[in-house]
This record gives sequence, C-alpha cells and structure tokens, in this order.
Amino acid sequence: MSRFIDTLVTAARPLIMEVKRRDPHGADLMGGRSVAEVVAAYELADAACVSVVTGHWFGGTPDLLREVADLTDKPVLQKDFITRTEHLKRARAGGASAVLLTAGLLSKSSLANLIDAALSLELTPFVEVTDESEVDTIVHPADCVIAVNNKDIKIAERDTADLSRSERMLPALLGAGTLAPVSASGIDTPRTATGLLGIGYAGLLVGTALLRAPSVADWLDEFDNARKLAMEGTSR
Ligand SMILES: O=C(O)c1ccccc1NCC(=O)[C@H](O)[C@H](O)COP(=O)(O)O
Repeated sequence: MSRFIDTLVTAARPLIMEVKRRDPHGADLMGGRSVAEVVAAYELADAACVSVVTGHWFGGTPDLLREVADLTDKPVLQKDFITRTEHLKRARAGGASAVLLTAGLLSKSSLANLIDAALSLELTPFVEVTDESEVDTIVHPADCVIAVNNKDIKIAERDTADLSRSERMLPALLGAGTLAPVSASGIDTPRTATGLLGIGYAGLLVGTALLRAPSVADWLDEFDNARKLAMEGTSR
C-alpha cells in the first residue's frame, strides 16, 4: 500500500485538508494568508493528508505542489487535470504521494493505464467519480482511493454540492473493493462531515469550509465533538 492511502485509512481523524487559492467562482480563499500559514494551520490541526489544487481554474499553478510538499511531511495529493504518464512523473518529482484521476474526463483505457502507471511510481491513484458506471471502470480498486465528487468538474464545480450522491454511491464504492472510500467537495459543516464518516466513508476531502472557517481549530473541535456524540449514540 502506498503512503497516502495507508495514512488516510489509519488516521484517527481522516481528513484531507486542501490548499486552494480560489473557489469555483473566482473568489479568493487565502484571505491574505500565505501558503505557509495555511499549511501550518493544517499541521496544527493534525490533518491526515494535504491536498493541493494546482489546476488554473482554481488559481493554482504547477509550482504550488512543490511549495506545499516542502512545507509538510504529510502525504500530499495533487489535484489537477492529469491525463498523461508525464504528468504523473512530474507529480512524483514535485513531492506528491497521490494524484487525482477524474474518471469522467478519461477514457476507460486511459484511466486503467494511468492507474497502473501511478501505482508503479508508488503514487496513490485518487480516482474521482460522479456516478456508478464510472466505478466499474476502475482497475486495482483495492489500491485506489475512490472519491465521490459531490460537485461536477465538467462545469468547473459551479454547481451546488449534491451530498446525496455520496450517500447513494457508497455501496458501489465498497462493492468495487476500495479500502478508502472518500467523499469530496462541498462538505460545508462539521456536522455534515461527521454524518459522512458515520455512514461509512473512510475519509473526507475538505477545502473551502476549512479555508473560510474563522478558526480551523474551532471547526475541528466542533467536528470532534459531533463525532464523539455520534459514536456514543451508536454504542448505546
Ligand atoms: O475534481 C477535479 O477533477 C479537479 C480537477 C482539477 C482541479 C481541481 C479539481 N477538483 C477540485 C475539487 O474537487 C475540490 O477542490 C475539492 O474536492 C475540495 O472541495 P471543497 O471542499 O468544496 O473546496
């Protein structure tokens, strides 16, 4: 198992915290902070893993991966439009431990080739899906994070998050054999996050909510409390 997926599934608080410069509408998410300050907040918050959006739609640049990877020892996911083996090699060289592969944007054979190539480079394939038919196209599912994107990248994620998609698709993810089903995008509140872990997600990818939170520490306190209450509820 490569480092990213292993770290995520064994983390006490399995949150992938994201560095992203702009939201889908172009609004700034950094709030005057440097990348180093955001990563430091995620370190303090004990993120399991860090995601960095290098895609230009969200204000990213290729250099942002190296900048983030140099600031943390945590496994780093690169989120970008990765379509070629060359992109995987660059991701590895830039310090990534995992790479986004968006199933809906790749042919079945390209996705399979990129998963194979990522695994041979010891990168975790972070395969994002938005419907059940895409799950069936994933090779080596046990070695992949399979993430349901609650938004639609084909319209640059300008839609409202549909969290019922994560609920509906969880059985398909588990049925495919992934050890790491993840819900991604539009996870707005600690309570929403707790609910998704409660139904069986092994990890969550959260960007905007943490970047806009007045205090990451307070957001996580609320998350930990809601999770404790949910766990007490299920053990009664
Ligand atoms: O999802 C993609 O295919 C994608 C491609 C290139 C750059 C970014 C991409 N996705 C970004 C995201 O999905 C979100 O930033 C991430 O899931 C966090 O979402 P949010 O918590 O709503 O900020």
